[in-house]
Amino acid sequence: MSKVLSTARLNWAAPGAANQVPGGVFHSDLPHGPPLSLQMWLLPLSVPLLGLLALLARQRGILAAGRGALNRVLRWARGPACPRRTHAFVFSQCTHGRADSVLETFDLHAETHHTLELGRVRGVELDEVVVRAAPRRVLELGLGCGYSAVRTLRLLPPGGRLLAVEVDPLSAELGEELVLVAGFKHHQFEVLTCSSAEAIAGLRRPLHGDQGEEEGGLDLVLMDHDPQHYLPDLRALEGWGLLRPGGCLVLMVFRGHDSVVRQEVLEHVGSRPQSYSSSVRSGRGGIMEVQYREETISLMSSGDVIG
Ligand SMILES: C[S@@+](CC[C@H](N)C(=O)[O-])C[C@H]1O[C@@H](n2cnc3c(N)ncnc32)[C@H](O)[C@@H]1O
Repeated sequence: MSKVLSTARLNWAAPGAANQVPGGVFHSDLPHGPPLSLQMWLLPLSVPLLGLLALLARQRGILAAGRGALNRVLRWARGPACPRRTHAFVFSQCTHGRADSVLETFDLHAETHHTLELGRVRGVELDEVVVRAAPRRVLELGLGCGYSAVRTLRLLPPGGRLLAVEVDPLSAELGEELVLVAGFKHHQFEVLTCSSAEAIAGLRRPLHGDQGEEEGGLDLVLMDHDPQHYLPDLRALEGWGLLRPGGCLVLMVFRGHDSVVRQEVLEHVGSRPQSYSSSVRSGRGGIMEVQYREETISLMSSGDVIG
């Protein structure tokens, strides 16, 4: 047996001159590979091995399906989303000072609880936009417990700032604390506890200065608050001249039941070709991306091009 194996080794190492199998048959035109004798050993072994692998894969699939079903039951049993519970879980389970650990802990919590956060799939879409746009001034409407704020902050370029707006005082407090837990400082972000409409009206002065001169405007706006406010807030941002004229991305998070709002936004944007780009893409997570640029034409949502 060991002799056969050593011949096999020799055959692989030096095809050609050494291609003489023990029986003395010269087979230089055969494809290189294990000799026939070895294949005869491997063949019967491979059948049970493949069977075992298939069984393991099936068991893993069954286990994953079982875990998924159990998580759904747990989510149902635990009832609606609760910012206080989310905050307590993330605060106690994550590694403080590490943004990635904070995000992973949010995601872990979301496996077994209903939550309001953007979540992993939409989060990856958001990451992609933030990296692409490298925004210096970001406005987030709907801080919640701070998941999307942490995702955004960790990818901002040096000097980038996030202004997060949250109408619910408890969520504003809890969200701000988790952003701090993730390691961000107040020179990088600020939380405004008020409605989006109030925040937008109040933003005019800081962005334009006392004389009303242009100081840049917003590079990115993330709307993840109340979809009924998306269009009024977009109009207000336009009206106050808060979107950077050279280009501002407006992301609107849709969670599957806002088709009327989505259509209204599309109509508004489509009616202003001088201010918005014209193509629309829709991502898996349902984040619509509107591109504002004065005197140009284009509108997008991340993912497939719709038109
Ligand atoms: C879906 S949650 C935000 C989740 C957050 N973006 C995240 O990923 O963690 C929506 C939040 O928007 C807030 N909200 C709803 N309407 C608002 C408004 N008009 N202005 C400001 N915040 C609002 C709600 O209180 C809630 O905390």
